[in-house]
Amino acid sequence: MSRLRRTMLYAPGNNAGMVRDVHIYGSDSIMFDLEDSVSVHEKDSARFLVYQTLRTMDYGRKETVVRVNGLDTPYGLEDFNAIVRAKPDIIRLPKTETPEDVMEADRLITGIEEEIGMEVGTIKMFAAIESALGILNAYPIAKASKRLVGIAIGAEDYVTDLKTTRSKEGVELLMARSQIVVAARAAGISAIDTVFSDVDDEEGLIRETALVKQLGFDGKSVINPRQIDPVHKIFTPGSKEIHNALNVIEAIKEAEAKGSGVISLNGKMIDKPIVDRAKRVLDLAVVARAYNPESGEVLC
Ligand SMILES: CC(=O)SCCNC(=O)CCNC(=O)[C@H](O)C(C)(C)COP(=O)(O)OP(=O)(O)OC[C@H]1O[C@@H](n2cnc3c(N)ncnc32)[C@H](O)[C@@H]1OP(=O)(O)O
Ligand SMILES: O=C([O-])CC(=O)C(=O)O
Ligand SMILES: [Mg+2]
Repeated sequence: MSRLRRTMLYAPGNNAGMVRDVHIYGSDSIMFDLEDSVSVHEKDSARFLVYQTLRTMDYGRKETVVRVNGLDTPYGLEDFNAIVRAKPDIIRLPKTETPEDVMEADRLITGIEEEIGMEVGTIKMFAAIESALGILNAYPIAKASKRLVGIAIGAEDYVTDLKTTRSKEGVELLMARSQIVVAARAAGISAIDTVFSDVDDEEGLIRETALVKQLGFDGKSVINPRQIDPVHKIFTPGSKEIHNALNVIEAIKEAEAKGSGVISLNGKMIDKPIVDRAKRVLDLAVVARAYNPESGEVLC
């Protein structure tokens, strides 16, 4: 069954209040940030706060992620050394440009896991791709380690690297976003879209989220609790979509009983790829608790 990653909520690692509360807002994953939301003067205190928080809090099944600083910065190595020992589910590598960046991080994590007697491979990784070179290397990056469970686009850095800016329509991101989704699908891992930085523009967030869902993303990085519900609404199958998926499954069963792989439903052809999509809708609806397969109840 799929792991839901409709929203991955960032909290700046130096902000004690946000670090304390980030898990209460209902995002699918929480991401403690040690990188760009933390000033160079607070790198050590943020690392210590996130380390202590992960060591003392029980997040149950909520996915915990730490965005570390890159290994090409003065903070990366210390981040890995502390954070692996705090055992988050995932370490998110920022500004990944090559498969070697991923392999280097993988070797480092392996060394620490061995040192502390943790099963090698326990800590998973996400790679954020935030530059032109990274986008061109998206598939080799996505295949670079068994630890990688997803790749994400970081659009603020990406447009800076492209020497452009972000528009509300996102035309400058279209190629990069598609490349991320295609690379993630080819590697069999998650594809996560970037943050929407204008937290007061809910309409803009909804428009952008609908676009990236259509492009094939699994979810979005978010920066504010107010962004969670609108994004979840778009990434969770609704009642109409679930009923349609159930009708597709019923129709194909009928066709198969008659020895056929194709049938018409309300004038539309139903065959294997359409059935596969319907199964994915139901799979997502089950994990999102929008559909109970035992009782057949649609819960939204
Ligand atoms: C380009 C990049 O690298 S993006 C990734 C790094 N950036 C981040 O991590 C930024 C995280 N987000 C934030 O810091 C903030 O949400 C901001 C600066 C964007 C907006 O701040 P505000 O306008 O103060 O937010 P808002 O008024 O909606 O906050 C309401 C409540 O939610 C809390 N909150 C806001 N954002 C978060 C968050 N990301 N995590 C946890 N709690 C949060 C606030 O502390 C506040 O709590 P309170 O009511 O108990 O005081
Ligand atoms: O992960 C994100 O989307 C935020 C980020 O670093 C960027 O946009 O550069
Ligand atoms: Mg960035």
